[in-house]
Amino acid sequence: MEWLSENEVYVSDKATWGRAAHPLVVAEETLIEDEPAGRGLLARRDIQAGEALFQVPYHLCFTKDVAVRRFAALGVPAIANEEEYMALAALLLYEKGLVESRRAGSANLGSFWEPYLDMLPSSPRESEPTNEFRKQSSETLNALWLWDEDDLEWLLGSPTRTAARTLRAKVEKEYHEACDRLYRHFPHVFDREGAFSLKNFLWAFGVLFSRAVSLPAEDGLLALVPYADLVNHSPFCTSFIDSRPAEFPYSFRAASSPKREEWWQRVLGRRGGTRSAADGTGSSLYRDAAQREVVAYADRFYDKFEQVYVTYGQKSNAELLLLYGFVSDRNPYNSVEVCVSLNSSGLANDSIAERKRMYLRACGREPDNPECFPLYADRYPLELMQFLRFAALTEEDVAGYSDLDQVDVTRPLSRTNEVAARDALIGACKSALEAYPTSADEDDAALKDKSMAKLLTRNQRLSVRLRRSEKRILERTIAGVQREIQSLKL
Ligand SMILES: C[S@@+](CC[C@H](N)C(=O)[O-])C[C@H]1O[C@@H](n2cnc3c(N)ncnc32)[C@H](O)[C@@H]1O
Repeated sequence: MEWLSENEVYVSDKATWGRAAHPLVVAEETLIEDEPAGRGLLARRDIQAGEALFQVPYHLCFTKDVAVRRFAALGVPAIANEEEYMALAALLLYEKGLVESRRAGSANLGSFWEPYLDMLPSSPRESEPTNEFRKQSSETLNALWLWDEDDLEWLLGSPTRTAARTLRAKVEKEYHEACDRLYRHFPHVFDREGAFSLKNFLWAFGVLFSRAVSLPAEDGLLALVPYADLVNHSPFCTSFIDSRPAEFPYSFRAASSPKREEWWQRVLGRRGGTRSAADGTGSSLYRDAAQREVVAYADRFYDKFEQVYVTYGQKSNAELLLLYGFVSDRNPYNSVEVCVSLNSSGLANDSIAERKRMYLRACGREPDNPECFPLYADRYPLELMQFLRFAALTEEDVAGYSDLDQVDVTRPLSRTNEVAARDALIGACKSALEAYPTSADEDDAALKDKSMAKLLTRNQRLSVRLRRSEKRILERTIAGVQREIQSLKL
């Protein structure tokens, strides 16, 4: 908090002239749905709907712009060509490396962001795994894509397990490509044995996936925002983090070039050193940025001591677990992927099967590959039904059409086709359910039985909750589609 106020984040509990006291306090351990959610922000007093929850000056954030200036000053202007995630990861790793080498006795000044870096979660499994389910959370990254294979076994049957492996493989590939493209050319900046090891790179992406925000008012600019990244997620909240022109003047601003210069020299870790042209602090973009701040507004009234939330987006439990390491039992945006193909449930064993295959190929789709769609607790996408109607077409349905693209599958064609399409969906849901080694009721029982639940590690509990939520959607879809078949009036 001290670092924040020194750097002009208004966190004072005292009102000043024209400015109310800051409405939030940091809670070190919060519980959400009876599970540990790490730190969070609580209302220090009643908060009105529409009130700004916090304002963080733009110059404290990690953005690509800062990374470009930071690395240009180190003689690596090529960071400008990197994607935002790569540039931010490099900045995080470099700054973290400075802190660690200083602590190990090196003469550098450490990092301007040291207090912020110190509160970021560490790599998974640096601390001993614990069976005690209330322990852990804010100190360790727990995103699914960073879980080890033993823990992933608990998601056997879930499509989310494959998603986790795919994401991890993708980030590892990014690392090796970054080594070839950039890191190995500047070994004095990117120490691959130390700060820029694969393990640290995974940590940096874990931090970015779970804490970086995309600011709508900046065309989706990616930013790590100290303090704002202490707010937890609620799927029922509509507040989101964004930026705006600074409401109160920061002393670090366009008009104050000595201040700006002083700050930038601190970021560069120089003791009153000289500025090089490559620092680029005079650029117009940088001056503009200095006058902006990151904010979120309360979407409702909060009582004193209530936890305040923002939304991380309308995400399914699989996405929440994958990127953030938690699930929500009451998530209205929960979904599970179901995959169907021409071959599934014997849909393509008809006389026009070859025509369907050719048509799909002409549309740029591989007919033997499954098409995957999200199922929600109360609905499924129209595109799924269109695909199934197409797959279930019979010779009778297409009689009179010279080409399959003349058949309009956006509407029901016949009762037989509607029933066949729905039967195929039921079949796909049943096979998805069969892929799990346990039923939703068994998962439920495991969670309700307190002595059994105590034997589970946190990741095992999260797995069981995710599996159960996916199976419940599949079961509901089957029941709903069966009702639809009964009420078909064509
Ligand atoms: C942006 S940070 C929020 C601050 C974080 N709790 C901390 O201690 O620093 C995102 C992380 O907070 C936790 N989190 C956020 N919302 C949560 C929720 N609804 N339930 C459980 N954990 C949550 C997860 O660990 C997630 O990766």
